[in-house]
Amino acid sequence: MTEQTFNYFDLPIGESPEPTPVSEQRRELARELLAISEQLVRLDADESALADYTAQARALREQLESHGHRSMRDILGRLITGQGSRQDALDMAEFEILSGPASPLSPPMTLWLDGDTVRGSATFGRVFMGPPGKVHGGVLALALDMLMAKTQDFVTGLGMTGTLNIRYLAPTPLNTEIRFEARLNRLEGRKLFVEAKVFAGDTQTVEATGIWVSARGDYRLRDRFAHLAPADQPA
Ligand SMILES: CCCCCCCC/C=C\CCCCCCCC(=O)SCCNC(=O)CCNC(=O)[C@H](O)C(C)(C)COP(=O)(O)OP(=O)(O)OC[C@H]1O[C@@H](n2cnc3c(N)ncnc32)[C@H](O)[C@@H]1OP(=O)(O)O
Repeated sequence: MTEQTFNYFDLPIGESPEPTPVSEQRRELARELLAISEQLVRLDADESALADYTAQARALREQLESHGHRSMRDILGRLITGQGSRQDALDMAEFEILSGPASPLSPPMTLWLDGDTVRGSATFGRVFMGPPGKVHGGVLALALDMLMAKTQDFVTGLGMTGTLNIRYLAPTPLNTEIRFEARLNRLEGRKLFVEAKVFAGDTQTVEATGIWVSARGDYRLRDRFAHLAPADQPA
């Protein structure tokens, strides 16, 4: 059986392929590291206990440093020519801030397509705090950026965030499941217009609009999303 290969431009945004054994373990390590960060916030430990933990953390860091890193340039080179391995695709996808399951900066936040809607879910712990007991507004902006970028799964083309407008309607609580949804509004040449909402329970806490700009060429709807007729191409 030939190994499945992966193409950079066909990777779903904010989702990862099935983990390899290496990836399973990286994810577990990331979860432990985030859990450690959670413990550090206002930890009620004395100076000598903290000095001991610092020495243990330093020893772990030094062990990790002895391994080196896989080359981003080589991984991207293989993926761009459609020759990426599953591990290459995982190396690209699973360290994304907030949404990458192997990122220690991920609560984790999960992203998925539900028909014509991009959905997301995350529970933010105390490391993500802004106002007391509430999620930092900048973290929500980041979460929205990850979420809204995924509307590019509906189209051909890939680009960066051009504009992100955010209106905070109500504080968003920590340690509560937060739900996100985004929709494609319209396409206009190289620009993708997107809108999004954030909910805590039944309360909408944030609304956002954004524009993504394709790196090269106009955005086009993929065949299976042709019904999302863009304003500049009347059906
Ligand atoms: C060969 C190998 C390739 C491999 C890689 C492939 C590409 C991969 C690309 C992406 C992958 C995703 C990576 C993850 C990203 C995570 C999310 C982020 O953190 S993104 C970082 C934050 N965002 C920035 O740093 C953007 C900085 N800005 C720029 O780089 C430029 O301004 C850019 C690319 C956005 C536009 O520059 P222009 O020179 O390409 O295009 P112009 O001609 O200026 O504009 C084209 C159209 O877009 C509008 N436009 C330009 N900038 C806009 C903006 N900021 N907001 C809204 N519209 C904008 C213009 O008005 C124009 O519209 P009209 O055609 O006239 O209707």
